[in-house]
Amino acid sequence: MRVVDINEMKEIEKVAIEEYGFTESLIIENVGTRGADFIEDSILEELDYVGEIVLLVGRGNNAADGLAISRNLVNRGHRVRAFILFPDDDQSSEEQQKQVHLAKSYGVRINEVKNINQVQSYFEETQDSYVVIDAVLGTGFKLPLSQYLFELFNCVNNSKSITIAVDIPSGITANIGAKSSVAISADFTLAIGLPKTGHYIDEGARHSGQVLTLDVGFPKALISGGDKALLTSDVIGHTFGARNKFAHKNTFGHTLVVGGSPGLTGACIMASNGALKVGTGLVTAATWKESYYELTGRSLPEVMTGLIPSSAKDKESIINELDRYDAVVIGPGLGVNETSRDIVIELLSQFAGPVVVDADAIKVLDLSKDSELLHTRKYPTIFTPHMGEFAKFTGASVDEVLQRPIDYLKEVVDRTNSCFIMKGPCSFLGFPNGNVFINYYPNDGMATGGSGDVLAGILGGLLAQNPLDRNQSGIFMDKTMLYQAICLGVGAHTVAGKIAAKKYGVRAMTATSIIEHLSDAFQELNEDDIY
Ligand SMILES: NC(=O)C1=CN([C@@H]2O[C@H](COP(=O)(O)OP(=O)(O)OC[C@H]3O[C@@H](n4cnc5c(N)ncnc54)[C@H](O)[C@@H]3O)[C@@H](O)[C@H]2O)[C@@H](O)CC1
Ligand SMILES: Nc1ncnc2c1ncn2[C@@H]1O[C@H](COP(=O)(O)OP(=O)(O)O)[C@@H](O)[C@H]1O
Ligand SMILES: [K+]
Repeated sequence: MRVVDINEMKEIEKVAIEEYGFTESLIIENVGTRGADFIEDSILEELDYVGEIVLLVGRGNNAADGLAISRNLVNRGHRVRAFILFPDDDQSSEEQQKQVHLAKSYGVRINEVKNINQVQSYFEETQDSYVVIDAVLGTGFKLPLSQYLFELFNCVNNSKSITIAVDIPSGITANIGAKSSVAISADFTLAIGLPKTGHYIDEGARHSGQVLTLDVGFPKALISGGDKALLTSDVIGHTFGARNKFAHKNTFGHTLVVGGSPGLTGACIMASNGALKVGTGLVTAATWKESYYELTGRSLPEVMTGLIPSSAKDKESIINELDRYDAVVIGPGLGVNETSRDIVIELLSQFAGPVVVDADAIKVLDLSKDSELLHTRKYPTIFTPHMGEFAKFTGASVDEVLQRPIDYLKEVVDRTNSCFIMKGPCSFLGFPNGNVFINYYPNDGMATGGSGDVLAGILGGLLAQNPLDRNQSGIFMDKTMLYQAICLGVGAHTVAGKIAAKKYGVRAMTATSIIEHLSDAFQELNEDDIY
């Protein structure tokens, strides 16, 4: 599913109207019927008792959409009370005014709000659980918020209602998901036509609840394509890594995981185990001399072990035999110091294959210093930073990155010609072909030490299983295959986390339980509609 910013949405609307002859009224009419279908089938059906549905009406087309939905709900036998929040001003859009008129004729009860107390006392007096439709502000919202709306939104948020936002929760900006003092906290958001970037960023993600997209009839040619999409099963696809029953272990590649300083060998082990459980033929974990026995004492017997040289110049160890490996993961528990930096640079320069750069390996690099090395590297480089690591790498602050994650992501991908997975409750995947995928599956069970190490291992394991002949075609010269492997890795990690949370609960699940459920995740990924 494509995701758009406001300019892209406006462009789609403009072309639909000017070139296809679609009209604004048709859009609103479709929002009305589709929105009412959804609210009736998915929300009202589940409730034991449906009292009066409350509609909060602003001035623009977002309000027009909400009114059209309400009119359809009344037509199906439900009761709706609309609070017109700005009854006396002349700023209401033409469509809003038309829809107020229509709603009135269809039997929506209209309350013109002169004073916020009117709404507050209504909410206080209504003891039933009720449904609120938020059609105050949509994509036309501009910061800041008035005191009047501040009080209104607090009143809604403090009630026990089920809140459905039309297009975007009021008070959230549609591009970057920013809010001012307060925004409507929705349980569901009905995205009109396509989801907006603001649904998945920062406060926008926290306030949108479950985002459902209403098909309002825009021509398919206009709503497909674009450079941003949700990571869903159709994107992940099932083509990557087709297996061959007659294969031998070398067919499925050899992953080298480099990391694990004293006290942090677990990170290296979890990454190695992650690589092992995605079908890699062989996995080697390499660590420093000082942590070697700690590592061997804790790793699985299937994992081979090796040594990181004590300096990049010392060619005695893994650096000397990089040809044996098909993919490298570097960073989990590696330690942040000059020697680590030397090793990371050496590996990136010497290894002729895909490298997953994670955790401490990201921390020892620096965009301004290292972009040239990264940009000229001939083989795929995949960075897996969380927000803090991403910000440090770029020299920006976490707050700056949080506010414009997609812009930052695209810029860094461009400057390094590398793939980036900016990790968090919502992860953003950026590829050098300009595409961005949004992996939106909040699961607080994943916020546990080691879950990132597991992801790095999964990616390294999948990237080693290169179906192309390395000598003939060059590793992953077919970039589509590379991007598919990364999407599959992120998808499998997310689904395994979802299953682990179901089995153990979000408190008791650990990073190891993500690895344990990779097998179920791959099975689920072969079915449709996983997300
Ligand atoms: N052509 C259409 O009918 C379409 C309608 N859509 C709907 O229309 C919405 C966008 O419509 P509009 O552009 O009219 O924008 P809005 O419905 O968001 O409203 C803009 C109005 O709100 C006021 N406003 C902005 N910031 C405010 C603030 N801080 N405090 C108080 N008032 C404020 C503005 O002065 C303006 O009058 C979308 O969110 C969606 O719901 C779109 O989804 C797609 C196409
Ligand atoms: N609330 C959350 N919802 C969904 N996924 C999450 C959440 N918190 C963390 N994750 C995922 O868990 C992983 C954490 O990685 P990272 O921060 O590197 O942890 P660690 O360093 O402990 O391994 C990432 O893949 C991230 O997307
Ligand atoms: K809204």
